[in-house]
Amino acid sequence: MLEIIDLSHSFRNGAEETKVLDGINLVVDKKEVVALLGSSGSGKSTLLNLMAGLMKPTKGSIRIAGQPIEKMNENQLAEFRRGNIGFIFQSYELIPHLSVIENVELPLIFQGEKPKLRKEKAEAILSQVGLEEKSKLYPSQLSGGQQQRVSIARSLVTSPSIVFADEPTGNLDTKTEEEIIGLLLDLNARLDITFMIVTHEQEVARRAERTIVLRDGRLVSTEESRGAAE
Ligand SMILES: Nc1ncnc2c1ncn2[C@@H]1O[C@H](COP(=O)(O)OP(=O)(O)OP(=O)(O)O)[C@@H](O)[C@H]1O
Repeated sequence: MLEIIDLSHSFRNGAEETKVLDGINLVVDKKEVVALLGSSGSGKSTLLNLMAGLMKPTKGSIRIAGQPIEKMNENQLAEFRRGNIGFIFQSYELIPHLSVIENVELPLIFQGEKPKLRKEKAEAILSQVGLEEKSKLYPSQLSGGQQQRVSIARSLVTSPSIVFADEPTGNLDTKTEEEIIGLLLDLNARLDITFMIVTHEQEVARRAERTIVLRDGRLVSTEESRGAAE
């Protein structure tokens, strides 16, 4: 599903070059749930942004469904991302003047989907995240957990094969965090989607199938958690 081969990334600031990721290798199978841990500044967001095709790596390859995304030009990448990749942000990134259902329909508009089908798909995924009753409300009328559910629905409405989540529960209280993680695991089981979740929370890591840890830009350990017990 996802294969990372000898991936390195540096940021250049004037004459100074800082290596943030150094020789990362990783294989994630279809339908796996992987938690990506590491202290602040270890390179988690950088790795996630590279895997999601939001940035180009300095060196190495990132293959999603067999396709090396670093070789794609901007247009190819945009099209590939629209069809294959979902992204969930810590701060939800919903559009405030659009209703819940309009937010969820947005990626389908970019795909050129017909209005009737758009609405049907958005309604179906909103019911999967338990928000069918809230479709006409606006983001400001929802709780943080509900807003994150909308953003999860938006990331899934195009039926991506992999969803990247950057600290999806970082702004939520413990109870809501548990609900959101439960929802992601449930969606993973129901919809055959691979999830890669960046987190600071041990609880998220505990419930994922596998945790990987970044330290100073290197993948220092991978361990089986939930998967090993099954
Ligand atoms: N655009 C950039 N230009 C220069 N340096 C950057 C840039 N983005 C990130 N960095 C540096 O790369 C390193 C890794 O940052 P990154 O955001 O990937 O870490 P992180 O593990 O996600 O941290 P956090 O948990 O605090 O979000 C940091 O030292 C950061 O300062």
